[in-house]
Amino acid sequence: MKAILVINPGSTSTKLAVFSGTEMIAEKTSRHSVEEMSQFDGVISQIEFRKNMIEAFINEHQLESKLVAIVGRGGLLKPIPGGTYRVDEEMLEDLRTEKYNTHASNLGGILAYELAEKFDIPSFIVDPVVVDEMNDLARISGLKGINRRSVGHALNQKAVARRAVESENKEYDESSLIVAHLGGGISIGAHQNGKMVDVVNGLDGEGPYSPERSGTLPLINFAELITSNNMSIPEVKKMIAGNAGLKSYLGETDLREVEKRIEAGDSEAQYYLDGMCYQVAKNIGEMGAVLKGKVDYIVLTGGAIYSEYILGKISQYVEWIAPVKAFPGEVEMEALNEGALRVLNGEEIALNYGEVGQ
Ligand SMILES: Nc1ncnc2c1ncn2[C@@H]1O[C@H](COP(=O)(O)OP(=O)(O)OP(=O)(O)O)[C@@H](O)[C@H]1O
Ligand SMILES: CCCC(=O)O
Repeated sequence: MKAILVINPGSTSTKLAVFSGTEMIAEKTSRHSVEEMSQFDGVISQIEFRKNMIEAFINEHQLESKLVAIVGRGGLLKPIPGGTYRVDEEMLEDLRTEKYNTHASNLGGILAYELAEKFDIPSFIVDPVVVDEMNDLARISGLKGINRRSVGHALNQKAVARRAVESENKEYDESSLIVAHLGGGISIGAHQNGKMVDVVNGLDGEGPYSPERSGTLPLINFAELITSNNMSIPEVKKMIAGNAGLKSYLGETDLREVEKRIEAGDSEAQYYLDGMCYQVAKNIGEMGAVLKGKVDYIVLTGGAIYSEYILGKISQYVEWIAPVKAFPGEVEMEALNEGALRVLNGEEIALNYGEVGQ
């Protein structure tokens, strides 16, 4: 048997899977508590911890002689087109030095490379969070010297977009969709004829607030807050992308716990959860304008969409735009495997990081 190992590091989890062809033959999700992660002073210092976990998984499933490739969820790199990339030294350098900011998915490429090197097999990343297919107008921020950048859950957005249209016997390359991914972070993409032509980038402080991100903030109040607290840039990044949103309002990022509080009569929890749904809906409307109202489907995905409450709230606001399709959770493991398989089967050539992007 030939096997592909898939590594998907998240801020609160490490998801592992092994595939034979398109069949998932084993999987494991390790959840990392706030206490467990508090021993690390950042993402890069978690490499050995996560690597030990993956090596135990390889041993447990006796994969040493079966692995033909390792694929990891790609991280914050320079802006690049979608596709499967071979992990090379230049990419590794950008990930290890966190040149384009810190993110748990940066570990995907690093861990895939370091483990694959040991087994003398290739390592890949697929559709990383920086996939850039934005139209030129979407890049303008409103202030000379600052450009918007394309950062989002590209891997899952593209994979569920394909599944949504294929279930209607349509082609992704000929469809117009709005895809909202609601996880710990939220990103919302306008997909037109196979390209994500605009994306609401929650990591850099755009769009709706999420369980742990602030989304858009009133700029003057924000500037006053950071100057009066003498905050450094790393502190600001941590605040807007890790300690904001529901975490700042309710001290909670787990939406299941927020719903339990609502059921127990906590009106504050309901107010802020409803606010998040309202802001998501507003930004879906914005992407509807990007697509000039020609929207085949609105696709809602990510862990939050397991919640009937959240799905219902958002749908109420946006279903006049286009039919809503729900894909709770994500299909990232399958999408990573499929990306590696397309290269191993010769259907696609692995892209070279040094030769693309800006
Ligand atoms: N059954 C459920 N009902 C309600 N919310 C859920 C359910 N399962 C997961 N969630 C919520 O989904 C959120 C996590 O989503 P997801 O797993 O997509 O995020 P992540 O992988 O940690 O981050 P990201 O998707 O931003 O990379 C959490 O707030 C979690 O509480
Ligand atoms: C996946 C990149 C966006 C985010 O984490 O908010």
